[in-house]
Amino acid sequence: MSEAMPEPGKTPRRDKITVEGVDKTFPTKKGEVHVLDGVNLTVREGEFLAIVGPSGCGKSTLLNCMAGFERASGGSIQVDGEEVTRPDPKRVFVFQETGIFPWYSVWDNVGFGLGQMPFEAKDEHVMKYIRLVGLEGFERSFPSELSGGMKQRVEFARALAVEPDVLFLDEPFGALDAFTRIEMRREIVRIWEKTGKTCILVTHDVSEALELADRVAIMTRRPATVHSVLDVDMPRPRDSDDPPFREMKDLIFQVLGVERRV
Ligand SMILES: Nc1ncnc2c1ncn2[C@@H]1O[C@H](COP(=O)(O)OP(=O)(O)OP(=O)(O)O)[C@@H](O)[C@H]1O
Repeated sequence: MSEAMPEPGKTPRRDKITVEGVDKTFPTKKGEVHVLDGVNLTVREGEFLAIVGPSGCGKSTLLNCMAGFERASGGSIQVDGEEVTRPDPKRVFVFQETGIFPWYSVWDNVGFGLGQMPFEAKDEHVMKYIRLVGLEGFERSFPSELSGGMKQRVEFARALAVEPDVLFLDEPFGALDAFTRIEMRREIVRIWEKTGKTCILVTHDVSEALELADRVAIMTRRPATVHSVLDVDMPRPRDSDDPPFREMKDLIFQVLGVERRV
């Protein structure tokens, strides 16, 4: 019997990334900094996983190890059953808006990672992603002519245009004002539902994690491990005032050892 396809937006089953017993230490002038301590985590194909944890616990380090930008000091990280040893174009980072080139137009920014292609094919491809992020009509604009949210959309289009399997989102909304951040959270859910990419978000904002993710991994203080992974079984769009949302938020803060201020 063939395996049933997951419904869009529902947590699928196949494991995409497995992190097993990962340690990471950094050598510094004052000695070694032990950042990750036996981290275990599984990311499923097509899911939206958020990682939260105390400041400086090693969230970005874990993401960098999964992406292949850092080598783990011990343990194993596999993507599709293959050990991660280096970065791969199938796994891309979405940074804050600052990741885009100010001297390139929107079109050139989105097409940057595509290399040599016949112009018509490239234009069709670039425009597909410019439309996906809602920037049609701004393809000839330069970043200085765009709002913060629009620049963030360019960043998403640039990342998606290389058609990766996995998107790593490291505090991607950090540079945005509060209103734009709300708008862009809705946008990323729409884009994720449309593209079905595996998304891994690092954020220190517990509400953001609960609003976006299928599951939330909670890390401990450094040297960090994954304390627990919570299923966020609430339909989208999610309302932070709903009792189940508030309960999950309280639970995460309890795990993080922080009293929530109301
Ligand atoms: N290349 C490096 N060399 C030495 N120490 C490093 C390096 N990269 C990270 N660290 C240290 O590892 C620890 C974890 O950093 P990391 O940025 O992964 O944490 P984080 O949880 O993402 O932090 P934040 O919540 O502040 O964004 C920090 O103490 C940091 O100083």
